[in-house]
Amino acid sequence: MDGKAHEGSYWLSYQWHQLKEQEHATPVLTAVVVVLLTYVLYTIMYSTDIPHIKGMPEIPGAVPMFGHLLKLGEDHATVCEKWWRQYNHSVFQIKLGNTRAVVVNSFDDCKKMLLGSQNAVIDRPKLYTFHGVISSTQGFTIGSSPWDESCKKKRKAAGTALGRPALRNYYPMFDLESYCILRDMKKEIRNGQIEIDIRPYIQRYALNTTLTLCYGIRMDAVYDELLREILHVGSSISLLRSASENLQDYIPALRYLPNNEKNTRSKALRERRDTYLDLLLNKVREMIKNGTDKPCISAAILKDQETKLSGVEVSSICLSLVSGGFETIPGTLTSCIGSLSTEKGQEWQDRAYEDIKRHYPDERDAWTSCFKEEKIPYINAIVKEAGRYYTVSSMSLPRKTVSEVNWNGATIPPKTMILINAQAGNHDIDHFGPDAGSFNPERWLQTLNPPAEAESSGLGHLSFGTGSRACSGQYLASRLLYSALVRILLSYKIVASKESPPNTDYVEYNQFKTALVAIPRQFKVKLIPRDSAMTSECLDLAEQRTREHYKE
Ligand code: HEM
Repeated sequence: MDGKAHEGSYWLSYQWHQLKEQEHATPVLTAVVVVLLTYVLYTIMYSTDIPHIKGMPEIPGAVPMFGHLLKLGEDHATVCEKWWRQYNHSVFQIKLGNTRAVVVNSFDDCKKMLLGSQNAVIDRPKLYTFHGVISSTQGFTIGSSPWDESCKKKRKAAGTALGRPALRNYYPMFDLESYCILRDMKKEIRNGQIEIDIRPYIQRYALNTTLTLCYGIRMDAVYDELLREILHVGSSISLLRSASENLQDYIPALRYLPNNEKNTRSKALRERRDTYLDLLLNKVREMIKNGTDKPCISAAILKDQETKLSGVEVSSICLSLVSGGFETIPGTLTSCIGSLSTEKGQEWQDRAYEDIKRHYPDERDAWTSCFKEEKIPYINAIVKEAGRYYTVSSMSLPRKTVSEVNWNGATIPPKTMILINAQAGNHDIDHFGPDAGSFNPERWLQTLNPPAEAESSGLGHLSFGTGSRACSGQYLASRLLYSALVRILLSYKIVASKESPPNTDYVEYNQFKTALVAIPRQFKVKLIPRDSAMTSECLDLAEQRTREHYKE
């Protein structure tokens, strides 16, 4: 054989070997690709951040990718309340897309989880849309901040500004803001002839209170442009915070869909919110420069060079206070007035009126005491029942475990989402009795004649949460509800409109089930003056007091 022929045969044998090797390699490669694809697909479809928690019941019927999200629909609190009774487990696990969550329903279990394990459930989960997109500029609100050093400082600052001892600093503000509700209602009702929607007055009441606390700024007109912008943007953001509205938080694949409408909307709202928050803070800076600033949280921090809080933390505190109250207070108070305006409610109003008169025979004293002390049992009972029955934050604010929680033998691992179904716990017949599903202020009274409050056994209801991350604004909230109720009930008999009556069902009163905080359906009431001359005198006196205080 010559050399060329030898070379040729070698080359042929080499190619032959290569082909044989490729033949072997192809199935291996294919197998690897298949395994990888299966893994990715399985991860997308079934895996969760936390594996199945052994020993804790799981609701059947989870589907790939969505878990229980589709079954939960728009109204998570009501569906979970039904699952609790259907499967006879008050605490169970579910899958929100790729997130495993433990849902707690009965009153006793909610209390046990929030108080008994308060150190373990001190954290809050981070959510893609709210934390990643909306909050990227002004920082997280306290209620959505994970538990860290910064959150601790912010919670402490808010606690000081909103704690019981601080309330005395706000008396003139309570006086002014509740006076404005009555002043403007009186103008609009034309001596009881015209039926009105009371919510806008209460929205201004709540928002002006927190704006004054944070920035020393208020708006006098109910339909002020900036006031309505803050309310509108805040409500739209609250809609973007619930699980039912935000599938992309739990199904990451959805984030990468082209033309992500959720992200576009979130960014637009973030910009609108940044605009008014910057405007408010710049106004305070300007007032400080001109020496005209009013005592408020942001001025105190801006002036104090020694402060340990950063700019973002100051914005976050103000944002928390503004967003903490502007929907919760109107949601609770408006719905409560709806219940009081019904036929049955007329009796409660009359007894409340009698009780106010019993404590303050002179109406003018009731007007000047209602923002300083909460000592009328019947009004306290109405405030508590309004908070319980209309659980405006039905699923509370989500918590996250920082350490293991042993729950009846099952171990809930760290980093698990805990959902407190406050609506279910607040209507638990095993705790509140067979009429838990009815609005009845008198459940909080030990005797009716005269009204005396029942002994408190600690936590009354779940609407403010409890334990390590309980609502920082609950004392302020109660005082606001109390003062407004005293003044309104003293001045008017409230009667539901026949054409536009309130919906007083504890689920159906809310027109947006997907929002983090309930927005009551619109309704109207007739306000029939009790003693017009006395109301006018109290209004005049309140106007004089506030003019003197604010030196107008
Ligand atoms: C009727 C009125 C209100 C209701 C029903 C309400 C409800 C709640 C709930 C359910 C929580 C979560 C509690 C938990 O996780 O255990 C919370 C937290 C919070 N609330 Fe309220 N709230 C109200 C009024 C206010 C007001 C007026 C403010 C401030 C001016 C406020 C500020 C806060 C803050 C700062 C937190 C976060 C606490 C934390 O995470 O450490 N709230 N609120």
